[in-house]
Amino acid sequence: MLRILNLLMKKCENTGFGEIFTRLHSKILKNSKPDRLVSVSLVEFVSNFALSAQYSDSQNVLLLSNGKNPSLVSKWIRPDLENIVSDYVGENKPVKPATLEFDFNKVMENGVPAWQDVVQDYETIQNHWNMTPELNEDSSEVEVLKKCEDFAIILEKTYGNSGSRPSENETNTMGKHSKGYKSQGPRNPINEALLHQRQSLPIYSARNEIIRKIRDNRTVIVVGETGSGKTTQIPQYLMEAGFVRGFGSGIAVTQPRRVAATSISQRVAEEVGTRLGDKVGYSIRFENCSSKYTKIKYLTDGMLLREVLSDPLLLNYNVVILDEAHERTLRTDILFGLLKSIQKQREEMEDENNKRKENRLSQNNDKKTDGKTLDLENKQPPRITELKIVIMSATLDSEKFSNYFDNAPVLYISGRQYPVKTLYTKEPQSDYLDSAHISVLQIHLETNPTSGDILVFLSGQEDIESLEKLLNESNKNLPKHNKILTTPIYAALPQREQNRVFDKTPPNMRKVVLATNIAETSITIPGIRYVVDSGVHKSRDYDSRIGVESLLVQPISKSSARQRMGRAGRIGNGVCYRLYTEYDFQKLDENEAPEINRRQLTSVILTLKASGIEDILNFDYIDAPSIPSLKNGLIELYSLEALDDSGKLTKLGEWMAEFPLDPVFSKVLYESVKYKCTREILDLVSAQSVETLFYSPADNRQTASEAHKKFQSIDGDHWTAINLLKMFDSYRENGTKIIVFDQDSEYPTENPEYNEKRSEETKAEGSGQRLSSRKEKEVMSAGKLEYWCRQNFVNYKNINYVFRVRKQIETMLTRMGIDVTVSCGDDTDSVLMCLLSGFFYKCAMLQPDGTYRSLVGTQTVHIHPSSTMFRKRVAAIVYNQLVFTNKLYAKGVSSIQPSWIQTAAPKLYGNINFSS
Ligand SMILES: Nc1ncnc2c1ncn2[C@@H]1O[C@H](COP(=O)(O)OP(=O)(O)OP(=O)(O)O)[C@@H](O)[C@H]1O
Repeated sequence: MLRILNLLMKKCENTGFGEIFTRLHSKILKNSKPDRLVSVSLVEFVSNFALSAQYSDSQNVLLLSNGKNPSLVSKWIRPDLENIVSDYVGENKPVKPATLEFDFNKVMENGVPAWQDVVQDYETIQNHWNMTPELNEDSSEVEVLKKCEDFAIILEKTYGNSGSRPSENETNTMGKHSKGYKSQGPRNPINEALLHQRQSLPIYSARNEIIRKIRDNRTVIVVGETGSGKTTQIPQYLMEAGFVRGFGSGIAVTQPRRVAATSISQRVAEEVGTRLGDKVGYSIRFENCSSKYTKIKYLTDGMLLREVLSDPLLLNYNVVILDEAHERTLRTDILFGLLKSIQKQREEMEDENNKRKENRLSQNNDKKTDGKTLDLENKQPPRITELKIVIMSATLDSEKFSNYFDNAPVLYISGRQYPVKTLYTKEPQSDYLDSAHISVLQIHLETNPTSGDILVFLSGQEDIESLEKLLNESNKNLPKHNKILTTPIYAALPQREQNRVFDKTPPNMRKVVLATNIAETSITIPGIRYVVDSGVHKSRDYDSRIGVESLLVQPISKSSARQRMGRAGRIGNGVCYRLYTEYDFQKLDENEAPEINRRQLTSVILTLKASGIEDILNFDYIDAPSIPSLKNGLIELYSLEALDDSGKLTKLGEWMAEFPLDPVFSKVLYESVKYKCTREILDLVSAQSVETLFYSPADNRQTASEAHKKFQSIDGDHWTAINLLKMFDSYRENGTKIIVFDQDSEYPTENPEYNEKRSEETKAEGSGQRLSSRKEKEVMSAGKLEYWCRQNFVNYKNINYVFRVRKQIETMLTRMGIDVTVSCGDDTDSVLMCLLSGFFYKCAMLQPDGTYRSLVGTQTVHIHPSSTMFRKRVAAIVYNQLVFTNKLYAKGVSSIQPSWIQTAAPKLYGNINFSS
């Protein structure tokens, strides 16, 4: 404290503040130790002072105000604290208004690194606090101390050291002059090259303008060319400008896709020079890589929606950035309305708080005049600050968004870092896969292999696997030093596999990334110079009339085409090959219809209800969904018993909303307790997280089908999946165990060669010493497990992923007090009846012609050839989903007793007797 005061005293000489700091300093020196509340007020007073300085960073001078000066920053000084401080100093003389000019350029000398060094050192101090329990007793005290320290260090480094950057030695030994804290291990230093890259992005010249606009407005819309730097830079600018204060994550940046959230946060952590999960982190379903020290958190829109449930005013954040807003995902659309309402509530609460403070202050003044002691016990309400909302995209209808957000200003960022040339085909192509194959080979053979990698956009996993096969065939004829390395990326691929697209291309190879629209926005795949755009994607549609959701291959929109093109030209000049004519491009829709108008709304309605929005029909939608869609969603939730007769959330509904799963799965998990089959239902629900667990290569279908027989259940696909997981688990548990090590990962590495080698090494070295310094895991050899999967034509990557998801759900259920080991053995009926308690909507009855008719929507349904129930005739079926290709197919099918349906959903089916 003395150190801070000393600094402030010197810096504020001849100002009203200099005076007060001098008085405080001498009083503390005279040993009149302030009591706890006074000292908290003191540090908070000083910290507010520090904050006011930080907040005016784009002014080129730091304006320090004592609250009486009607400057921009005056609101940051709290008059009540000033009174407590004056009281302590012993003079009621008001402090003179003061402004003090600092040369801001000097603070920012050498740009970001000067701050980063400070922040890095600061993390050492934070770690110390974290490890010192007595200091954690009063977190608010710790928080204000932190702010003071922060500012003092900045001042000291900027001015106390003649304005020069502290040497490496000095930064590492910060502990010496800050309460003896010692540095906690190595840091991630700022990479000069990255800094240079940051400064050469088009957005850099707009930095101050962006900060100013966001500071002066509650909501700002930012439209900037793909690759200009919106996603990676704006959160950093805001952090540097002091929009983040204290503990908690200050800036949330939503992404429609998991891979974007993880890869961008990794990049930004590198730019900031911090470990991922510390200052910069991410949060996606089943994976949280952030801490209470995280200031910038990239998260999927679904995760932010979930956070609203536990933190209805999102008080963890000062800024929420909704990136790629043009995508209009269902969850982002709901967030628009929720955030608008949260912003208003926080504004009202902030006003209310300010009024209360003024009242308290005048009451305290009255008491002082009466000669009574100050009411220091008076509890202060929690500090509510305004919520800034930033909407970002490269291709967005800015007028529509501005109108929706009460005429929010729109900031246009011009410029792209590198140009991208666009080429079209002369004629429409009849087979886009064939065209993509030829285009990739042409690029590969006609350009220098080191000129850059290729990214191909296709519609889905099947397309990707087909093209991968074609390219691997062609690869055989390519020279040894000029091969192609294909790397797929699609949603159903486990996260780890997806991340392989970011790996460096090995020498003498060219990487060809085969992607769905998962790689269309936000992400930068290093090395990509060429984009091949098939012009199609798989789009989900919901027909509310018949209640059927379908997934169809359809042409993309112009906005998607631009995003795809934008993936080239991020590291140098790029080329985009569109496998369609320019005429066809002109005919594309500008944007795809918002998801809210073409998706089932059950899950979203449940979230809205759980976050306190009762009137679903009149919610502030940017584009309202159709009444039949809303009605269907409400009816389904009512039938699931998540809503009561008056449309209010039931206890079961609250329970279901807590799970990051589709409501039907949460319901089934809940019912598993009643049916005494939690273990089996856990398998069943986890298995739904991947598209398929088995594979059947075209050239070996017969052998694969023979191998699959041992898992197959006559009851259908659900029990087949359960059988597989049980057998895999039992092999894993009971097979020969070896010890493997993986320093970086929670999980054993999936590379069998590595595993075998590591275990050999361990045996050879007499493992004792090595064990202590490594993470140990006792598991079945990954190599053997992979071999087992190969033998049985089981997708090894997918089954591993299913077990990871299973573990997560298991942890959540255990936390809720549910015994996850309860098993029904091989009582197939119990499991299927339990499944029906959530899936009663997805049933169909056998028709005389051998087809099935869905109970909801009364559609003719065929069992998909991939199902174990294909060509089987049973009285009734339950299915996971309906897919429309040339006809309507049911996928993931099991056989059920018709009488079970009515028992599962009496609210929906009343007294209908399905057995007759
Ligand atoms: N992982 C990375 N590796 C290399 N360069 C990167 C990486 N991530 C970002 N960059 C660089 O930063 C630039 C800006 O990326 P950023 O994602 O912030 O742009 P953006 O304006 O948000 O683009 P988009 O609208 O496409 O999401 C990229 O063009 C690229 O040059």
